[in-house]
Amino acid sequence: MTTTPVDLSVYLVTDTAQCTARGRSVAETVALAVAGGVTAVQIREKHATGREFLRTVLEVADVLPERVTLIVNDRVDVYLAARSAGARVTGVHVGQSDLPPAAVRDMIGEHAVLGLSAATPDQLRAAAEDPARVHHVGIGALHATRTKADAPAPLGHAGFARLARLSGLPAVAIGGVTPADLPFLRDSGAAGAAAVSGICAAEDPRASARAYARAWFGTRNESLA
Ligand SMILES: Cc1ncc(COP(=O)(O)OP(=O)(O)O)c(N)n1
Ligand SMILES: Cc1nc(C(=O)O)sc1CCOP(=O)(O)O
Ligand SMILES: [Mg+2]
Repeated sequence: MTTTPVDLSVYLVTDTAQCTARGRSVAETVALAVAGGVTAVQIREKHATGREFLRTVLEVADVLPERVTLIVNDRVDVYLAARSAGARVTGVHVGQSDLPPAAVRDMIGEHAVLGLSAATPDQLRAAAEDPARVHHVGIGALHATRTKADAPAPLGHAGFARLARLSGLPAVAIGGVTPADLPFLRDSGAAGAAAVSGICAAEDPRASARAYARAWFGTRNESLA
């Protein structure tokens, strides 16, 4: 089991092209988003070389406070290289077409966080029963998204709630998620809400992250008021 506390409530998944289009690096975007209240960050690089991917993970790890979870998308080798370089990286997120959870668990060890995408009842059941000890599932797409061309069909609120109820694991919603979705997601038992364009493509990532954090936590967290 992981020894690190993991708070997935307000989960930023990065996109280099969207950050660059706003004139910011991924690390600059993440630093602003963390100041706004994100609790978890996943580095997702679909076009970078391994070297570029690793550099981004190390840059982000440098600006992250310890309380914020850092996850690497897809690339177990990049996760391992970042750990070897001394970076505080929490785990890996893989999907149904990536390496199977058991292979990932063998490589990342028993303490790392392992997230898995699941979009059907069968996939959720398999995730919960997997001896690789999947830590949480990413369920999507909540709504249509332009960020991921091959995202599963939109579930809508009712579809997400049905799958989240079936899931024996903490569930994070992803795909077209805006702050307006968060009260519903929280009330339907989600462990968190993940956003890419809502933060990376925002004019002000800090203000945008704050809007997500306020929508999730309300104003009971005074630092968000
Ligand atoms: C939190 C979270 N949920 C789902 C995904 C999608 O993962 P995957 O299906 O492997 O697709 P890619 O992100 O690799 O394109 C995710 N990344 N994060
Ligand atoms: C990375 C990813 N996974 C999805 C899934 O449904 O599994 S949707 C998605 C992209 C979400 O981007 P945005 O917040 O900009 O809509
Ligand atoms: Mg993947």
